[in-house]
Amino acid sequence: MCCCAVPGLQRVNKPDNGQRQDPDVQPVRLLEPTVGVALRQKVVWITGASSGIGEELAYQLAAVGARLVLSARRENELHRVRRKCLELSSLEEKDILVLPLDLLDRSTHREKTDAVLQHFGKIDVLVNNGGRSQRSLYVDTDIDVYGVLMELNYLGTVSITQHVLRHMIHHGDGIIATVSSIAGLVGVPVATGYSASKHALQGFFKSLRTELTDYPNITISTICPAPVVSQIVHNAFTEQVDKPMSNVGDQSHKMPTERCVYLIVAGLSNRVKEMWIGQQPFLLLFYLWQYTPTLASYITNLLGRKRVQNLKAGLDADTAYFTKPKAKTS
Ligand SMILES: NC(=O)c1ccc[n+]([C@@H]2O[C@H](COP(=O)([O-])OP(=O)(O)OC[C@H]3O[C@@H](n4cnc5c(N)ncnc54)[C@H](O)[C@@H]3O)[C@@H](O)[C@H]2O)c1
Repeated sequence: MCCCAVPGLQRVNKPDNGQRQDPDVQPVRLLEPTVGVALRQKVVWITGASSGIGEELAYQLAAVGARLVLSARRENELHRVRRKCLELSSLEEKDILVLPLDLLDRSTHREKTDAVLQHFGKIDVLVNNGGRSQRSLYVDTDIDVYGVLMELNYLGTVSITQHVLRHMIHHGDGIIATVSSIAGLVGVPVATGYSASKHALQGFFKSLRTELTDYPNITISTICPAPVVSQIVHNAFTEQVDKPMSNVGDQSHKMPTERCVYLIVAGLSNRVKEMWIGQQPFLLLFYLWQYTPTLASYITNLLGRKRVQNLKAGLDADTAYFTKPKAKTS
């Protein structure tokens, strides 16, 4: 069973069909007709739309009839995603804008926002999804990696949000949704800088939500997924800013991207303020951290020790949580 939950607010639950997903084959699953109806005809700007969660979000939102702005750095990948959106929906060419964007290049964020407004005349939903993770031990990691993680995941998001929020305040309506992480709520070893950047986002948006109490129709939503199939491990930072990952393992034990995005769309449609999305045992961990932090700390340490052991054995930190890690052969 996996679910999306908001403590004390709302709960969307659906049995997991138990299927595992090949990370290279990502079939598009259309939503049930009622899920996402509230987003039909809305203008939704997705950052990080060229792969993983953002790409799948584009497909599922297109299927429910949302008009889309697709942003990431690689324009050709965005056009690929756009073509597929057009194939599986009744959207027309003018309904999907490809808008290349580098979250690190904050000087362009105002003009990018203006470009969306020029094309669609409004922005109903911003999904701050673009970001990168980290796989390295703190003691071995160049401090510049910590800088770029904050610049990208935190400041890039805060920057885009400011431009879009000014527009939403003017109209008195909108949703700013940010893909944070379980790592925004729980400490995650070998991803200390990533976890810090997601904790920063949690603190920022919690504060902003309260700052906006005079605007009840503007929803600040934070989305906290546990491990999900995507390119996130391939693209993770390591000990040095330019050193690529060399030990990416099988990702198929993680939550299927479609399932995670289905729950995100359901949450967005219902303006859910915080979504906890994960397979067990991660889903349980969210609740334990909320209600029994001492027990949660004990379990987190067990999982955390395994991550450190995996990394030191030359394995993907996420693999083999519950079995003995096999040493790398090559
Ligand atoms: N996959 C998971 O297990 C998981 C779990 C929790 C949270 N998340 C979060 O989900 C979000 C999406 O990640 P994903 O898992 O789909 O990974 P992904 O690597 O497949 O996708 C990340 C997206 O962000 C984009 N991006 C990276 N740097 C960028 C930059 N400088 N400017 C603009 N775009 C940039 C990439 O091009 C890509 O489109 C991230 O914020 C990530 O932290 C992922």
